[in-house]
Amino acid sequence: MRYISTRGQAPSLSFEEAMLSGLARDGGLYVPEAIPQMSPEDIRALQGLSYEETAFRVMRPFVGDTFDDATFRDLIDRAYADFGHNARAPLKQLAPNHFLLELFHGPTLAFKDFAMQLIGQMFEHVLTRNGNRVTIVGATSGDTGSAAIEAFRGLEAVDVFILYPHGLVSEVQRRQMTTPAEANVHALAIDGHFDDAQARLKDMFNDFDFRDRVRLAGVNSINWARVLAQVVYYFTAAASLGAPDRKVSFTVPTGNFGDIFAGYVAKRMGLPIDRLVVATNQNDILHRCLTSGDYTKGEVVPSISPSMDIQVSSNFERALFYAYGQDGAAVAQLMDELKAGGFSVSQGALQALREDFASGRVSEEETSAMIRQAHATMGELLCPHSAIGVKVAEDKRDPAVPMVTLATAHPAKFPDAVEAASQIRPPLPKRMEDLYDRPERLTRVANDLKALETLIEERIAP
Ligand SMILES: Cc1ncc(COP(=O)(O)O)c(C=O)c1O
Ligand SMILES: N[C@@H](CCOP(=O)(O)O)C(=O)O
Repeated sequence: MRYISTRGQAPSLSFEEAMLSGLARDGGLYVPEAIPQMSPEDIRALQGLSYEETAFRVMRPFVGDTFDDATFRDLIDRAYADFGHNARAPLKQLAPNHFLLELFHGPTLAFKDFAMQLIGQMFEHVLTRNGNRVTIVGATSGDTGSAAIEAFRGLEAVDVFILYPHGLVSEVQRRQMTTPAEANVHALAIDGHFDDAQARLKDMFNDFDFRDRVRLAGVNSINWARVLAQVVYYFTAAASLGAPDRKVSFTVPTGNFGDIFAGYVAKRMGLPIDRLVVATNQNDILHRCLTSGDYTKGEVVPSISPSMDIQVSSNFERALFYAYGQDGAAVAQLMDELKAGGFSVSQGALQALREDFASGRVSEEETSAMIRQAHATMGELLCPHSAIGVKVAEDKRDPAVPMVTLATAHPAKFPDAVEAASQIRPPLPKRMEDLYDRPERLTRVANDLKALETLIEERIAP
């Protein structure tokens, strides 16, 4: 299995190389040269299996010879051992033919743990085998950062630097990033939005001298391994609802387009997915684009669903690559136009996108109302991101097709917004109930590439 860049100019890589390198050297994102297929029999055989066994069967064809089967199984088992639910990703019925996929039972209470816990295991295994060390730099609007820190804290072969927008993440998210005491963890509060943090991260990858000097690695969904691990729960959910003999739709609270792109990969592998519905908050570039074809950057407006306050959606590039018939030059041209402010998707590509994706946008008031309503009528206390998903799903779904909405975070990560909407303050789970008492450690940084690179090089363990 080889991985190629969405911009067509970087050399193809193995799974291990793609996982360790992050962004392709032409600025693009890695995707598999060909997407492995699962037959209806393969999918039917998943019914009733454990999450771990499904994960092995779904991901195995993508990893090539990076791991032998026994090692890969072992890494998967370790990754999910600490999850707080035996099913790992349990499915709950909200209404007739509407289900909630709870993705918040991992150690940091968000869906990011599904991929990050596994990537932590895979990095540790590969770096120990190769005797290398790496510098991980990540950009976060709150959840990727806490999940990455949890997965990599204390690892000998890794320094982990997380850039988060100062003042724009929830207090729980910030404390999850700033309270770990391990010396290899560095929480950096940048002046700017998530888009600024992600742009500086990509600038670091494109500064080849710096990238090679520090052995830069990425664990955002830039990294193919992140997307891959997220493909699994589409299979577990659909199989438990009757796939391959019944089609299922998914609604996904969306920002950087990594989670929903994983659903698209599942569909291309053969999972019978009817619609993949993008649910956005007021930062709605994806909804605007899928509605009109116009992908013009707007100003980020902070919301009560801060993890989705994103206007440059990194993985949309991967969707465009397929919508443009895997034409790397066309994607590179669009990304050049994006630097100048935006682009228009061609009619053909827009039609291709609409064959798989629908979308909806939810305002701040509607988000709060949905939190309230879901609690009152469905008995479910939702985080604001999940509430956006449920609202769009309820508005858009075909009652004849089972709809699965992804619950991407635990309500206790956003207690202020949840309490303001529902009058209920969700408590933190027991294992992190002293989070507010732990000392914090963070560094304020300017939104400046050179300043960031200097700080990172100074901090890296000799
Ligand atoms: C809680 C939550 N919901 C939804 C999203 C959006 O997911 P994605 O960026 O994969 O589109 C994020 C951020 O990634 C998140 O942290
Ligand atoms: N919402 C994310 C933003 C980064 O997304 P990623 O999937 O590319 O890591 C966050 O919580 O940080």
